[in-house]
Amino acid sequence: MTPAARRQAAIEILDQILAGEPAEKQLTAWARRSRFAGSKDRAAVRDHVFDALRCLRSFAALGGGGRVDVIDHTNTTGRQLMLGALRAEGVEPDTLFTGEGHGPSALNDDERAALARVPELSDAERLDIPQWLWPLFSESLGDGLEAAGRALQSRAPVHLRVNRRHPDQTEALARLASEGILAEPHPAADTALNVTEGARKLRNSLAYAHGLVELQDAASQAVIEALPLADGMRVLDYCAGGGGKSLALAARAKIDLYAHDIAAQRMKDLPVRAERAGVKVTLLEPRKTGAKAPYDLVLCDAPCSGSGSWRRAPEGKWRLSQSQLDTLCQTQSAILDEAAELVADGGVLAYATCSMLSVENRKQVDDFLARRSGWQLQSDHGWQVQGGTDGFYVAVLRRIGND
Ligand SMILES: C[S@@+](CC[C@H](N)C(=O)[O-])C[C@H]1O[C@@H](n2cnc3c(N)ncnc32)[C@H](O)[C@@H]1O
Repeated sequence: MTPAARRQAAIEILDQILAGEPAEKQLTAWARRSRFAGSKDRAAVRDHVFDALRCLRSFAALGGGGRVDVIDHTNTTGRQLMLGALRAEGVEPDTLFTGEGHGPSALNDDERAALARVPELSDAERLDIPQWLWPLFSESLGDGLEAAGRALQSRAPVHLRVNRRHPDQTEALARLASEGILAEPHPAADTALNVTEGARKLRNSLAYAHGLVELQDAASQAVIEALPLADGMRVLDYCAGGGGKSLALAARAKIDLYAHDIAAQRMKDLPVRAERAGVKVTLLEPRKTGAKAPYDLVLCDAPCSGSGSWRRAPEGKWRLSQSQLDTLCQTQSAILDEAAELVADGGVLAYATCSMLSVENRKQVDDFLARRSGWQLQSDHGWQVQGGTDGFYVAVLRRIGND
């Protein structure tokens, strides 16, 4: 495919997404019906689509669209988003919008007139943050606001967790390099690697198949490092989902590990992943956590806005609403209360989110401490995207009495 044809494919996929279709589904459908597209074409089209989703507001404004705050086609089109992308990259649209081959049709007069104007972008538009969220986002990020907004406009790094049950970091690096995957240690966690070359080869690599490494963001690993784990503990991963945190917990100490999720089907791949990693995890039925209680440590990796991982999943940034955020906050506080009941005397309740919003993080912990006695905050820490990881938060609470 020519560069122009890749842009046209991205335009068509973006139009479907603006009409309400999920991005992954549309990319897969396009790849299926475009047998002529090679792996480099598919990667380039994917990048165009995801770049536009990360920068939806600013690309729409630069491309001659109206004010955009959500993913829909009311105020912009795939074509305007791609024109905005070219403008942001400093590429002359006429070089690609020629109407030749399978590329986009040539610019019309209205488009030329729109592109001749220099739009005045507000800070929220320039940094691609939804308008309603801007006050909360600014307050939560503080001095890191500009850098965090910019980081969310860029592609996410690829991080690995070296499985501590297998090789040491040096050996893992060598084995990855022998398969054309180059990586370097990441400072956020002692098990973390940052992939610098060959990321697309990972899923089919032997290092991955044999469980030497897992795909996991460095901050996600750092969350587990922040927990006071010791051999012999009974540990419950209360919101286990796909089990990324469960596997990282099991790799750190010889623990008796239980995994639970309200939506049990989310844990369906966990047994296979645990086997590949050489660890044992006992899956519990939804709400059947009491039979094995109390636990020395309960981790709640709570459902959240996902604001810390919006560069990986940028549709989330535009699909979140104030009422959804309010509901998420209510769920988070309910989860904290449910999980607190399962913690042994002197045990630990750990609360984590992949969010950078204060209402989902420290405020949840402060509210928990205000409504319950017998708990003490031992530590909390937040990671922001501009630090080279996903945005994350973890608080470690210890039970010091009965509430
Ligand atoms: C952030 S995800 C967990 C990600 C997972 N820990 C990982 O590392 O891959 C949050 C999970 O919480 C689950 N969840 C939502 N409400 C819950 C509840 N009341 N009790 C337990 N799990 C819940 C969701 O189904 C979802 O899988």
